[in-house]
Amino acid sequence: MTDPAVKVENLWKVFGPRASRIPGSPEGELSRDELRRTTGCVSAVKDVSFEVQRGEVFVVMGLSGSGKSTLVRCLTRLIEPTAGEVMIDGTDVLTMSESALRDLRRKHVAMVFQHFGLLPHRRVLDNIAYGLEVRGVGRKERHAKAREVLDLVGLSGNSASYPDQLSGGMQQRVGLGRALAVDPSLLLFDEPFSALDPLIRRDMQNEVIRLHHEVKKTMVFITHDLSEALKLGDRILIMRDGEVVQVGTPDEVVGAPADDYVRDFVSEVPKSHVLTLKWVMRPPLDGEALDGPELPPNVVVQTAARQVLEADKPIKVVEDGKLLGVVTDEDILRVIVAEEEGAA
Ligand SMILES: Nc1ncnc2c1ncn2[C@@H]1O[C@H](COP(=O)(O)OP(=O)(O)OP(=O)(O)O)[C@@H](O)[C@H]1O
Repeated sequence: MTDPAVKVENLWKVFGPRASRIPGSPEGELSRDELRRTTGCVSAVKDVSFEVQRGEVFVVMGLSGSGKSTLVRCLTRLIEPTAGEVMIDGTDVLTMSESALRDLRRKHVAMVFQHFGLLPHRRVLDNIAYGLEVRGVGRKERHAKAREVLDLVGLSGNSASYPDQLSGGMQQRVGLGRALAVDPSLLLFDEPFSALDPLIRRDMQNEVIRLHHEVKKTMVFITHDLSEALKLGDRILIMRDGEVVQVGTPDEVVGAPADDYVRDFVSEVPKSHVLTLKWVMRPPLDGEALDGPELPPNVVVQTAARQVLEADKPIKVVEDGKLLGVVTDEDILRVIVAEEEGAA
C-alpha cells in the first residue's frame, strides 16, 4: 500500500507561555476562551488528525481564527508544531534535519498565498522560474520549464510583463505557475483567491479544477468560503476553534452535517447542486415498478433531475449491479422545494 500524501496525527500548535505543557494535559481540554483566561495560551490547532490521499483535493474550511493558516504552515514547519506527527509521502517532517526540510520546501511542496509574493522587478517568466533558480537549475532549462507552465496557466502572451502590469487574477496565475514550475508532489493553497473579485475568483476556481485534471497533483486548499470548498474539494475538513468538526465529501457535509455548527454553515447551500442520489433514494415500495432506467448513486440531484422527472417509472439507483434504492419525481422535488424554502 502506498503512503498517503499527507498524514497528520494528534497535531497541536499552542501559542503562549510554556505552550508545550498544554497538549495532553487537563488544560488541553479547556475551551479556547478558558485556556486563554487561565494560562494565557491559545490552541490555534488542537489535536487535529487527518489523511490526504494522493491526487486528492483536500479543502480545510473554517471561519477566521479557526486555525487554518496555522495548520497548513505546520505541515512544512513554517510554524513549528507543539506536538503531534506530520508525515508527507511517508516521511516524518517533524524529525527532519534543516537541510532535509529545505529540500522538502523547495522540491516537494509548493505554496500559493493570497498575497502573491511576486518579485516586482522580474518579468513573469522569471517569476515563474524563480523556484527553479533557487534550486540551482540553469537559465536555459528553467526558462524552458517556465514556458511550459506559462501555457498551462494561460499566460503565454504575458511572459515579458512585470507583475504590476497584470490584473489581480493574472498575478495569481503567475503565483500558480511559480508553484507548478518546481513540479511539486504537494500544492498548498492558503486562501489564494480571497482578495479577488467574485467573477475572477470563479475563473480561478475553474482554473484550479482544470489544472488538477491536467497535472493530478495532491492539493490542500484553505478557504473560509463554503461554496469554494464544495466546488473544489474531493473532501472537506471543517475547523472550529482549532479543532476538527467534520471531515467528509461535499455531499456528506451537506447531507449529514456533524453538528449544528456545520448545519448552520450548509443551510444556504443549493442542495440539489451537491447532494447525490445516494442521499435522496429510498427503498422500493411493495409492487413498485422496477424496470425503469438505472443511474449510479453518485450522480448529483441536479444532473439527474430531468431524467427522473421525464421517466414514467421510478429510476433505479444501481451500483455494481446491485439495486440500492429508487428515486421518483417526489424525491427530487422534495430536495428542490426545500432548497427554495431555504433560500427564501
Ligand atoms: N503568532 C501567534 N501568536 C499568538 N496567537 C496566534 C498566532 N498566530 C495565530 N494565533 C491565534 O491562533 C488562532 C488561529 O489563527 P489562524 O490564523 O491559524 O486562523 P485562520 O483560520 O487561518 O484565520 P484567518 O483566516 O483569519 O487567517 C487565532 O485565535 C489567532 O489569534
